Amino acid sequence: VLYRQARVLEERLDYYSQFNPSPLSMQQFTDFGENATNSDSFMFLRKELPVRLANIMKEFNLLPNKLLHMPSVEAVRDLYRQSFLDLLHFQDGIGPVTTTTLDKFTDALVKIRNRHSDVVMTMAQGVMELKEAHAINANTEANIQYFLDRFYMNRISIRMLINQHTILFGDSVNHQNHIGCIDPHCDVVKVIEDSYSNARFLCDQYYLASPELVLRCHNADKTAVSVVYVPSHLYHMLFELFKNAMRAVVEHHGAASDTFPPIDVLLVMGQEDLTIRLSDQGGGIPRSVMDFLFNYMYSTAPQPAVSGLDTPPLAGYGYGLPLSRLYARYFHGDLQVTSCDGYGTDTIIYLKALSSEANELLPVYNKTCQRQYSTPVQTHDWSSQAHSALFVRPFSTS
Ligand SMILES: O=S(=O)(c1ccc(O)cc1O)N1Cc2ccccc2C1
Repeated sequence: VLYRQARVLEERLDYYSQFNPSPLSMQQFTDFGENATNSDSFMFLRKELPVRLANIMKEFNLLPNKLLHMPSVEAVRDLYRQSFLDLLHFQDGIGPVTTTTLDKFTDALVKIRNRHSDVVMTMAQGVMELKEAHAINANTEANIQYFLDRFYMNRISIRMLINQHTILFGDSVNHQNHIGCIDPHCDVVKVIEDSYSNARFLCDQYYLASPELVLRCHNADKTAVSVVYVPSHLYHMLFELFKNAMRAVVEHHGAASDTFPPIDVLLVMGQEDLTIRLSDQGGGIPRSVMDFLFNYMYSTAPQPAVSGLDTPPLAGYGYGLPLSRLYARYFHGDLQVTSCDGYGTDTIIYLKALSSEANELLPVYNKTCQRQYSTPVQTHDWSSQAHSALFVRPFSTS
């Protein structure tokens, strides 16, 4: 039976991976949320979810074998196979779609969401297993960086579709005047203040001190800054950036200092971009270390056995910045970091000001991506004296 199931799985993977994922616009998410029926959503998701799963499952096969066969990576691939098989029970041709079918589908989505809840950590463990088992060359490192950005973006998008369906048509709690997990009038100042105060609470708990927040807003039409967005995504990004900035300021000035320079936040509603800039005076970092901030290989710090009292709450397995950047990029925004070594760091979140421009950004399994895995990293076409980057293993915050 297992052999037959494996054959069916491979054949279905080939079938669904032929289709490109269909990126939804914020407009479609909100229109769908307001007008679609449970059955409409079912008819869309029973095809789109297997397509998105199959696209990334096929890309796993392009990974370097040494990563592919790490125990944690094998475990994640098994989760994806199981969830893909679960969804095959609902594909076209199963006969009439009854309310029972719809209820079973929603239950299956909840089961899949729970099954995959620890995948980010498990993949990070896979990277750690690889680092401990093999020497990693530049090509492998580039392929891991490329894959994990696409893998985590694919996961963000699948969880977004599942959350919309379960909130709109399942038992998940629904915020009044939200459409699924989207707030059509997301109050950006409120999310900035909430994420700051929660990061500050952690900072006070650990360092017994924390920097103040100075918030300035610019909006041409003088109204409050609001945007059609997923508040939990914006909160996730801001919470991460505030934790980094607070840790930098307190550690740079010494926890015993009775005053700290504040974290300055500038919020601007432009014509095209909604910009949130955090500026800290935490001493900054040199350009030679900057790239490590978003690097999965170097941000994977060996996890202390148990994060107890001695583990700074702001330090984790270190994927906070790369994941936050993916959340920003998911709806065609971005997250950038600019530092002045010896002074401090600016981190900028760019969101689309117009919901008509906020579309999903999805990885696609195609010839271009396959070439990416076989093309060696850029060989140098500029010459210079060798220079030694101060090999400071950068801080890893959660
Ligand atoms: O690299 S950083 O400039 C830095 C990086 C990201 C960010 O969001 C804010 C930052 O400030 N910075 C993090 C950190 C931690 C402990 C001690 C000193 C520093 C300096």
